[in-house]
Amino acid sequence: MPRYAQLVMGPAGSGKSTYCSTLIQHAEAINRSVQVVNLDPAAEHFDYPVMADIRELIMVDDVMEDESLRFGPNGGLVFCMEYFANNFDWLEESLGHVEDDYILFDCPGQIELYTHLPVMRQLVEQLQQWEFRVCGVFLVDSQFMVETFKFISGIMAALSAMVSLEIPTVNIMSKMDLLSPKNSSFLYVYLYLDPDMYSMMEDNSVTIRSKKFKKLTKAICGLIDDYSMVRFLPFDRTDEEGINIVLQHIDFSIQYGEDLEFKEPKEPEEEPDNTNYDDLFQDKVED
Ligand SMILES: Nc1nc2c(ncn2[C@@H]2O[C@H](COP(=O)(O)OP(=O)(O)OP(=O)(O)O)[C@@H](O)[C@H]2O)c(=O)[nH]1
Ligand SMILES: [Mg+2]
Repeated sequence: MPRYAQLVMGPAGSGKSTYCSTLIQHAEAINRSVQVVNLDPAAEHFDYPVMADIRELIMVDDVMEDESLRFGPNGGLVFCMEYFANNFDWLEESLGHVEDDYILFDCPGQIELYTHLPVMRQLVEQLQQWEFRVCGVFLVDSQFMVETFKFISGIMAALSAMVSLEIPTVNIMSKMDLLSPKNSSFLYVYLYLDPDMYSMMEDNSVTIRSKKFKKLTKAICGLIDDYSMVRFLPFDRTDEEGINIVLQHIDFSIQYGEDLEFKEPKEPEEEPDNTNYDDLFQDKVED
């Protein structure tokens, strides 16, 4: 039986831990078993029950206080993650093996983990060896998606994760509940969900002032658009239907449920043989 995992990634404060706790509540409501593993050694509070917590293995504070290491918060986190990568047996022990596991990994927000450091890729490879089908979930805060240049930066971050991890990835625009239709940025954010990069460049060319960089930005936009590389799904934690759609996209990308038992569809109620369709049609016309 395959096992399933979501690697919940994204910049600091983009809503990863909130996404995990929202999904746990949603899963409970629909009677599905989903667990969370905290992989952030600097996490201070989250409001979901954890299956495993990396802080049992190593904590950033301990690393920073260590006289021989003398790391700051970012270096400390990188050290912790490298230590984690050398001790995957801790994770194996903590995960155990339950049939049909579905686990969310709440990752740290340091963007370098998804751009050039090897730790996350090593984790993906390890999970795959343990028969996990892994989907990347990359969150970008909708509050920043109000200007083209911020949007392009967000896309580049999501792309870095896709390129470096080589797993199916679902990109999510988080905190949509904070946008109100009265807000001028509301429309912008909706345009950004499935963007037409070429027209976006034209419409917002005022914000991109440098001629030299405009050419480069245009080339990047063209590449993204031509290959339809990035799309975003809106995530509003107050909208159950929306959460379900996000979950369906992710499930589809890792083929969750394909091994579940097939249920026979209900037989449609039989129509009486003597239905006279001409009569029905006649009634409609007379109305
Ligand atoms: N209204 C609203 N607030 C949110 C949402 N998601 C996150 N927040 C708020 O944004 C802040 C950061 O959320 P977290 O879930 O801790 O973000 P994170 O990505 O886990 O942060 P780090 O682990 O520090 O990188 C908190 O104050 C949350 O309450 C959301 O969907 N709606
Ligand atoms: Mg967090």
